[in-house]
Amino acid sequence: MRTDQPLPPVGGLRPDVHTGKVALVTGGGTGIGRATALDLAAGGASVVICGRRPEPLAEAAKEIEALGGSCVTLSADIREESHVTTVVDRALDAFGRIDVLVNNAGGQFSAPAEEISPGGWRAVHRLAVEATWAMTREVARRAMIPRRSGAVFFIAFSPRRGIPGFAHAASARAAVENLAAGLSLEWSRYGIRTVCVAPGTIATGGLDDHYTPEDRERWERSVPLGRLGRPEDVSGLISFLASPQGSYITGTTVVVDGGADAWGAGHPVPDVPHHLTTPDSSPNKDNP
Ligand SMILES: CCC/C=C/C(=O)SCCNC(=O)CCNC(=O)[C@H](O)C(C)(C)COP(=O)([O-])OP(=O)([O-])OC[C@H]1O[C@@H](n2cnc3c(N)ncnc32)[C@H](O)[C@@H]1OP(=O)([O-])[O-]
Ligand SMILES: NC(=O)C1=CN([C@@H]2O[C@H](COP(=O)(O)OP(=O)(O)OC[C@H]3O[C@@H](n4cnc5c(N)ncnc54)[C@H](OP(=O)(O)O)[C@@H]3O)[C@@H](O)[C@H]2O)C=CC1
Repeated sequence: MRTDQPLPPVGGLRPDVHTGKVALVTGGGTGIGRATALDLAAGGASVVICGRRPEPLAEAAKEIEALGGSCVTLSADIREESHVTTVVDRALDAFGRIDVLVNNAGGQFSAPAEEISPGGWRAVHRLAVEATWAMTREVARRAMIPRRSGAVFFIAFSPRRGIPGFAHAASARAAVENLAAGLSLEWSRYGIRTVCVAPGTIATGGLDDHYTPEDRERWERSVPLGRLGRPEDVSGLISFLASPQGSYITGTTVVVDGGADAWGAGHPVPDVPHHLTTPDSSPNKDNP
């Protein structure tokens, strides 16, 4: 079943729920980031979106402007610290404040753990953890701590305990989950909330481009609600969490996955050689 039919933005929130706020969404030109930028803009926020490719950013900006929203786009690779600074400069020049940061940019490749090279590991962690921290720190220091308010979102994965083929990526997302929790201990005193959102498998162009239909079917089979998620399932949650209705939520992870985390990626369990499943037949049993 294709699940990428757009939902109406904002859901049950008031249409002016984010009026006067400014939101920065990394990777806001596509998929979950684009849906989030649209949802926040539909609630009245001015939006800044960045990503490496200008074309999807321009498309998303057009959609936001068609809703009557304001959008600034920036072509930037957030793994470069100078680009992070430029993004925040431009956001502050354009709108004078940043109230909501959505650390959405991320990506990985699927590979057996033992085949992930040190460079491949580093590439994934550099984007998911280091670039996310660089952006968070820059926004907090320059825009949120001075105003004593803000909401920062991090994107993790569900299932949360590990995903076959994703050793690098799932461990990186565990780091950002912990970051959201730890920052809430330090930044609540500044009125900054830090929340991690852990989507299950969401039907986006990124998923179509980088994974096979077989991957998709396998993931779909592991979802108790019986379908993959839609970008709007995630963006609606972020819009809620960014709103006054979400103002008592911080330092935690909210899972939006159709029940996949409850089920786990481990059914059926991966193939294991027979000699490992019966202790008596272990080749090393007489010679431990
Ligand atoms: C439930 C969760 C479901 C989640 C779904 C989604 O997230 S959907 C969203 C889906 N969207 C996305 O995932 C976004 C698309 N993904 C990406 O853009 C990349 O995966 C990236 C994030 C690593 C980009 O990093 P980059 O531009 O820096 O990449 P680079 O080319 O410069 O290579 C750097 C290192 O990585 C290595 N390497 C690369 N590919 C493979 C491979 N297939 N195999 C093995 N290794 C690979 C490469 O060899 C090199 O290591 P070396 O040789 O130096 O040891
Ligand atoms: N789809 C899914 O099932 C799930 C996705 N996620 C995560 O949610 C986020 C969004 O995923 P999704 O919408 O599916 O996929 P996309 O591939 O569409 O989104 C990734 C976005 O990040 C941007 N991006 C990637 N690298 C950089 C970089 N170095 N600097 C700036 N921007 C960058 C991309 O733009 P550009 O390439 O132009 O730079 C793109 O807009 C990702 O972090 C993903 O890992 C989490 C759980 C499940």
